[in-house]
Amino acid sequence: MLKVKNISFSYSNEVLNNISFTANKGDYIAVVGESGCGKSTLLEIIYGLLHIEKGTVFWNNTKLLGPTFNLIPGEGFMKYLPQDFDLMPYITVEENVGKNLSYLDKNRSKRIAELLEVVDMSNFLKTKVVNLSGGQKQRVAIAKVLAKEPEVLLLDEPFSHIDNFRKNKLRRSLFKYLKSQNILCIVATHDTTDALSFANEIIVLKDAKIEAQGTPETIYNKPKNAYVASFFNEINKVPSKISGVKNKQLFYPNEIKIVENSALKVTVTSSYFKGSYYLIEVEFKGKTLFIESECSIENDEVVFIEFN
Ligand SMILES: Nc1ncnc2c1ncn2[C@@H]1O[C@H](COP(=O)(O)OP(=O)(O)OP(=O)(O)O)[C@@H](O)[C@H]1O
Repeated sequence: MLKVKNISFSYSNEVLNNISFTANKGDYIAVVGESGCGKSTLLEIIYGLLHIEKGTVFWNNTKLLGPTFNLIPGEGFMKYLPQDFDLMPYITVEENVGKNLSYLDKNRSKRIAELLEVVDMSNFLKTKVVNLSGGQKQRVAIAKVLAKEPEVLLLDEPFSHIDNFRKNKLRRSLFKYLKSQNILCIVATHDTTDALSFANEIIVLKDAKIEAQGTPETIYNKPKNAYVASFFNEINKVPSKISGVKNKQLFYPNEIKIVENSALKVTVTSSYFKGSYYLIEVEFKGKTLFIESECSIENDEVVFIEFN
């Protein structure tokens, strides 16, 4: 079990304040929050690149000592993939992925092939990294951190360079692999799908603290506030006396319906095509609301709405 206990850290400003959570083998924790909220810093502290000013990190009851005590920063049983994935450009994909594997290991080639299959890069075995695209490099970097199977994997925006055509397949393949190997994975991400569809738990950071923590279902369905909800979608803050819905003030666009008639009249200001629906921006008593609709609506058209 990984136990992060009361971690605080500052550069010139406070970046993390009293962060605590636990995670088990095989878990997948998504750390989310606005840019600069401390996601990468948290991963760097857990990995042992940054000195812990206050608090402790334990792995199975062993206290992790950090860079002040370790000659080479970084814990051996963990692997960390930073945003600027570190690969050697002038050697091949095969050599990069095998960097941490012994040449005496009889299974070396088989292992490299297996990992390249997970990230769908089998066809690039003999290609020099310098000749790969950004997304291809990122996939090789993921294979490399998995090579010497870590117990804990820390990934910082692991799919940021991967095209949408491939991203979903890669996510499914990678997270299935990590689960099958019982690897604990902590991912810093801006991507809602990374968090909602795959994580056991989401940690939302804001102003150096944990703003919310829980299963994807809880965090999504009962967001603590507009900041948490806005990670997933546009969010409408409407008091109960207007919506008619008790004990709820935050509404996702799909929780407001356009109806034939109601007491709530709004004016359409924009329609955005979203594939399976249109996101309609409307003006209501000087405020902007976002509503889902099956079809686009002309600007300035007046429609009626109802809150679910
Ligand atoms: N080496 C550094 N020296 C000084 N300040 C730093 C350093 N690294 C990060 N910071 C600051 O610490 C804060 C947290 O940075 P961090 O990279 O952890 O945020 P993040 O949530 O990962 O952001 P992003 O989503 O943009 O990657 C930011 O305000 C950043 O400017």
